[in-house]
Amino acid sequence: MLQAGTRQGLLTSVFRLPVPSHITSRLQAKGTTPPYSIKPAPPSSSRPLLTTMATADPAQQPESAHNVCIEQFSRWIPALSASSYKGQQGKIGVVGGCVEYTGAPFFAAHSAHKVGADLTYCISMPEAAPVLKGFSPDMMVMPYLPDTNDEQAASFRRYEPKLQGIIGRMSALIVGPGLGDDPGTVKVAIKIIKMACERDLPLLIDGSGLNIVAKDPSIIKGYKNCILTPNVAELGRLAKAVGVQLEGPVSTAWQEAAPQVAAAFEGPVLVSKGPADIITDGCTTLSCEVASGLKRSGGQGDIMAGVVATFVSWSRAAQKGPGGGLLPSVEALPITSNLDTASLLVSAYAGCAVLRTASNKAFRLKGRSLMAPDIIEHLAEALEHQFPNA
Ligand SMILES: NC(=O)C1=CN([C@@H]2O[C@H](COP(=O)(O)OP(=O)(O)OC[C@H]3O[C@@H](n4cnc5c(N)ncnc54)[C@H](OP(=O)(O)O)[C@@H]3O)[C@@H](O)[C@H]2O)[C@@H](O)CC1
Ligand SMILES: Nc1ncnc2c1ncn2[C@@H]1O[C@H](COP(=O)(O)OP(=O)(O)OP(=O)(O)O)[C@@H](O)[C@H]1O
Repeated sequence: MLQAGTRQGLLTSVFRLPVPSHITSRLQAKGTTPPYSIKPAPPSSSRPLLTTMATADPAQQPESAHNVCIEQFSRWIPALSASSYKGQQGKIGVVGGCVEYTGAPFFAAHSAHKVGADLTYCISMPEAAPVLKGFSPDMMVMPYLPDTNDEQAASFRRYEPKLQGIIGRMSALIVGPGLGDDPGTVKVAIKIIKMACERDLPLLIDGSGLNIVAKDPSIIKGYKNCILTPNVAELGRLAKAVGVQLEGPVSTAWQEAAPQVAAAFEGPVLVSKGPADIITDGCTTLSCEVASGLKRSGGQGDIMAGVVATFVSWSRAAQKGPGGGLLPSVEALPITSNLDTASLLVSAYAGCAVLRTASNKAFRLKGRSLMAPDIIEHLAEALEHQFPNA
């Protein structure tokens, strides 16, 4: 049996903040590693970026942000009932899949399905479509993304009504896994992002989609129904695009700047992926440090995209129902963001916790041979582990 590492050393090295031992022991007793830091005020370069909620007296210790997020999110998980109908548990779209990359959009869509969504759609380039259909009969594949060559044939105009129809049905949309960088494809991806913004559709931008945003941040600036999920290399490109200076070569130390990068986007929530997943809108910052696996196979970020998008669609649906707002315990946290943004922060936190738990469980079985599909197979178990009463 392989052991996954604890996060305490990493938390200290990334944020240079000690984790109080009473928090460590309390959370480890629940089978979790110390999971949080929270920052109530906008970032300032002269102050530490994150502060813990620790107080001198453990009896006065506020409930951990981890527990609060998990409790809040558990109330948003839709009940399974004999009267529910197809689609109620989430209709998740993925825009991606090109000649080079077919795994990434599949991992994102398949993870959404495996964690609980009812329907998944993939809008891909025609060359990727047969491969994607072969991976899974569950995913509906629409080969409507043109490349530069067939853009001249106005293929977007041909498909625009169909795209409007599909996007109108979705409960969340992921743009970018395995999208590639063909200029014709990118143009259409930007049009799809704009369609989503016009409909106030929850949007998650990952992978190649982040390169589009890094070239023109105005595409997404100010859109509050959006989550950006960069790895550290992508974070660096986003930071440069919005004028945030990062020192030295690409490294996880860059994650300290995540709140400033998010603040510069003036709306979207940013999930900076790494040893800790930093979830921030620039006002409130959560750090998810639930134990993960130790193998960094490609595709883990794609899985996270599928899980987080599904969770956001659940939270949005629950908020429309009776009692769908934030629990008083969440309101008691120094979350300075509005209700919609706070629910994105909580949903993203829950998604990171589930992905990391699944990665940890899969790693214990597979060790060095762990690959993305092994993690996907543990998503349901990880969901149950984090939300036993849901
Ligand atoms: N099976 C498929 O179809 C998959 C397809 N995918 C799709 O591929 C597309 C391009 O995505 P991407 O991930 O290859 O490119 P990007 O993020 O620009 O560069 C990554 C590089 O950044 C670096 N780096 C990262 N972290 C670092 C760190 N902590 N510290 C230091 N360096 C660090 C490191 O660079 P290296 O050191 O190897 O030179 C790493 O290799 C995108 O559409 C995506 O969705 C993937 O989802 C995978 C599965
Ligand atoms: N050093 C680390 N320690 C623990 N977990 C990590 C570490 N780095 C990444 N992870 C986990 O893997 C997830 C994906 O991060 P990664 O940097 O691999 O994303 P990515 O490059 O976008 O992935 P993809 O290969 O899908 O494109 C993170 O959210 C985190 O949960």
